[in-house]
Amino acid sequence: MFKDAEEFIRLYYYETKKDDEALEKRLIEINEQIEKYGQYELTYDELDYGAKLAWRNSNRCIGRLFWKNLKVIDKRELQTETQIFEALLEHINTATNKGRIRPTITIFLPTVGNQSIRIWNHQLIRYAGYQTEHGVIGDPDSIVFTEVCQKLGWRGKGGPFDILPLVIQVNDHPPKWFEIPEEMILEVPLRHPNYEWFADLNLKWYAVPIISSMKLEIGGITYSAAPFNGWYMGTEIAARNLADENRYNMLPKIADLMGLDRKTNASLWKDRALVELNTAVLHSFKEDGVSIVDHHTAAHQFKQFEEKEREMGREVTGNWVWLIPPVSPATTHIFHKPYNNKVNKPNYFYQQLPYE
Ligand code: HEM
Ligand SMILES: N=C(Nc1cccc(CNC[C@@H]2CCCN2)c1)c1cccs1
Repeated sequence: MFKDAEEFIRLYYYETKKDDEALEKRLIEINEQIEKYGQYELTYDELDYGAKLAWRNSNRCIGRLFWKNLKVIDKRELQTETQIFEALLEHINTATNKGRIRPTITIFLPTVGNQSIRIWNHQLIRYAGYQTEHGVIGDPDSIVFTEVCQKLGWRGKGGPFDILPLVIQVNDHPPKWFEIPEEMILEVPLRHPNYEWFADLNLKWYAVPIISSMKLEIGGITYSAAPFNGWYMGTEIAARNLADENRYNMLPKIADLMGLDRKTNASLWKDRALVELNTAVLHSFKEDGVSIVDHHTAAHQFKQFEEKEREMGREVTGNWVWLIPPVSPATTHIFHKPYNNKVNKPNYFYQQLPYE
């Protein structure tokens, strides 16, 4: 642990231009803490910078230009499920900011010994999925977690856009579930700038993606509950969540309403429907004043990130497969160059599902 701690502290002191004397003093202090207690604690400033570095090191993320603007909320003092639930509502509120979304992370106490906190949700805000004899209602990706919530006593309305409850586990206690007050959840009803009929599909999506299933590792310390949000790139909603056959599978319906010939692939009906769905998502979010970025602008911002990192003498690491957008990938610079997928720390990682 001291090796990981020393590596992080040296990087932090170097990048924030602190003096060597303070660095050596801090390293001695941490060494003593680890000797005595088997672990050590980060100062707020170290935690803040570590969470920002973890974002900068996220190889699959196209949105890293703004890594220094992450708002870091320190909730390492909280102990109970109810306190954690309140903090999650605060996160949703401050991140949403009436549509001017603020990239934010809330960090709960780290996993030490048998002390741990887990949020069972994939994202704090997500739609339920119900397997019925007539097929799936809602988000197929949520079927398993929805059943877990039902086993815990939660009852959904059975509709296509039911917001799932927050499920919070402290140590090895049974998890507790909490309904999110609906007035806290900003959603965008989807309409198209030119196609009047698009609104009749009654599609919508939530404004703020808040990943709550990943762990944050800084200096050898693991934060297994550290939900973080940015804003959406339009393709995530329109080219995956609403388009994938094993998600909301909207392309055939949209193509039919566009009068396209679905009997032949060569009509490119899927591509035409996909572009109009992406147009509708970007148009609706912008008209409602909810932050969103199109994949061309996002790629351009990523290019600026690459340039700034090179100026700072740092190599940009990245995962090409995830960085290219799912719509028109070859129209972005990302497609035409390789990226080193080396995993540096601090970083965000997947962790074992607490259920299943
Ligand atoms: C500010 C706007 C942001 C945008 C537009 C953005 C965009 C994206 C997109 C499109 C992906 C790929 C997701 C997928 O295909 O499922 C992604 C991945 C990722 N982003 Fe960002 N991001 C933003 C902010 C952030 C922030 C604030 C963090 C953390 C502090 C972050 C950490 C990550 C991580 C860890 C992944 C990989 C997730 C995985 O492996 O499943 N991003 N980002
Ligand atoms: N815009 C975002 N999108 C995003 C980021 C990380 C992870 C995810 C969810 N990725 C998992 C899904 C499911 C399989 C492939 N994509 C979305 C952000 C979410 C939180 C901060 S930024």
